Amino acid sequence: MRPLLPLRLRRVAAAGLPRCFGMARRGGPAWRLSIEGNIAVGKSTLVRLLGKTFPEWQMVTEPVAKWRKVQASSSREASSSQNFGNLLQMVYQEPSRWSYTFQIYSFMSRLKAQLEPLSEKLLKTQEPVQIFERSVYSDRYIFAKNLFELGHLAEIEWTIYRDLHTFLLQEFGDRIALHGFLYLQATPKKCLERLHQRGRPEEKAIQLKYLEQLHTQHENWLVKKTTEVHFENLRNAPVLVLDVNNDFEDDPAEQEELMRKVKAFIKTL
Ligand SMILES: Nc1ncnc2c1ncn2[C@@H]1O[C@H](COP(=O)(O)OP(=O)(O)OP(=O)(O)O)[C@@H](O)[C@H]1O
Ligand SMILES: Nc1nc(=O)c2ncn([C@H]3C[C@H](O)[C@@H](CO)O3)c2[nH]1
Repeated sequence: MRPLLPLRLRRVAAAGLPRCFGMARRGGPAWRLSIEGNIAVGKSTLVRLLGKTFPEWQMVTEPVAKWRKVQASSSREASSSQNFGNLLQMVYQEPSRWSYTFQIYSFMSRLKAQLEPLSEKLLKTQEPVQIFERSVYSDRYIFAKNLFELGHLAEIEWTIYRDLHTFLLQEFGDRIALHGFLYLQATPKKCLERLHQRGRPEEKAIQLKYLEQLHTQHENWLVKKTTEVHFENLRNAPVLVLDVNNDFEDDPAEQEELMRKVKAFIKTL
C-alpha cells in the first residue's frame, strides 16, 4: 500500500491536529525510531541511557521475557498462567524445528509493540519521541532472512512468513510507520564478548560465526542497502550509524556524544 503522504509531510500534517483528534495520536505526531543492531551490541543499554537523558520519551523494549516464558494471552486462558516453555531456548537448541514458530511469535510481538499508543507522559511533551528496541523490519530482514539462508526455515515456511508479514504491514499501514533507525554498530567479536559478559543461559552456544552472519545482514540492510525491501517508506528511511565499539557505559563524555548525535539526527528528520 502506498503511503498517502511522505512520512515527513504526514508528521507535519498530524502535528497540526488537536491532541484529542484520534488520527493525531495514531499516525503519530511523535517521532518513531527503532534501535537496530547485533545480539548484545548494547541496545538495551542505550535504551536505558536514552531514558535517563530524555525521561519524557517513551521506550518500548524488546519483549524477550515473553519469548522465554510463552503464555496464552487471552484473559481466560492466561488466568491458568500455564507456561508453554522457553521459546528462545528452544530456537537456539533446535533451530530447524522452532525457527518458524519463533519468527511468527516475535513478529507478532513486535507488531503489538509498534502499535502501542503514546504514553500519557509523551502526550504532554512538545517533541514526543518513541523508541523501539528492534522492529518488524529486523524481524524479517535480519533474523528470518538469515534463518532461511542457513536452511533453518524451509522454503514453504519462509514464503508463508513473508506473505503474512507483507499483508499485515500493509493492513496496519501508517499505524506502525517509523521515521528512522539508530543502527548500533560494533564488531561481531565485541558483541560476542558482551554476550558472554551478560551470560544469558539460552545464548551460551552462540558462535562468532552466527554474529558475523547477523552483522552482514545489518550492514546489507542499513548501510550498503543491498537487501531487497518490500515497503516503499522503508527504502528511504534515514539511518544514524552509531559506532559503539567503545565502552560507553562508564564514560560520561562518550555518552554525551552519543546523546548529542541522536538529538541532532532527530532534528534532521
Ligand atoms: N558500550 C558498551 N560498553 C561496555 N559494555 C556494554 C556496552 N553496551 C552494552 N554493554 C554490555 O554488554 C552486554 C549486552 O548489552 P545489552 O543487553 O544492552 O545488549 P542488547 O543489544 O540489548 O542485546 P540483545 O540483542 O540480546 O537484545 C551487557 O552486559 C551490557 O552491560
Ligand atoms: N531467531 C530470532 N529471531 C528474531 O527475530 C530475534 N529477535 C531477537 N532474537 C534473539 C537474539 C537474542 O538472543 C535475544 C534477545 O534479543 O533474542 C531473535 N532470534
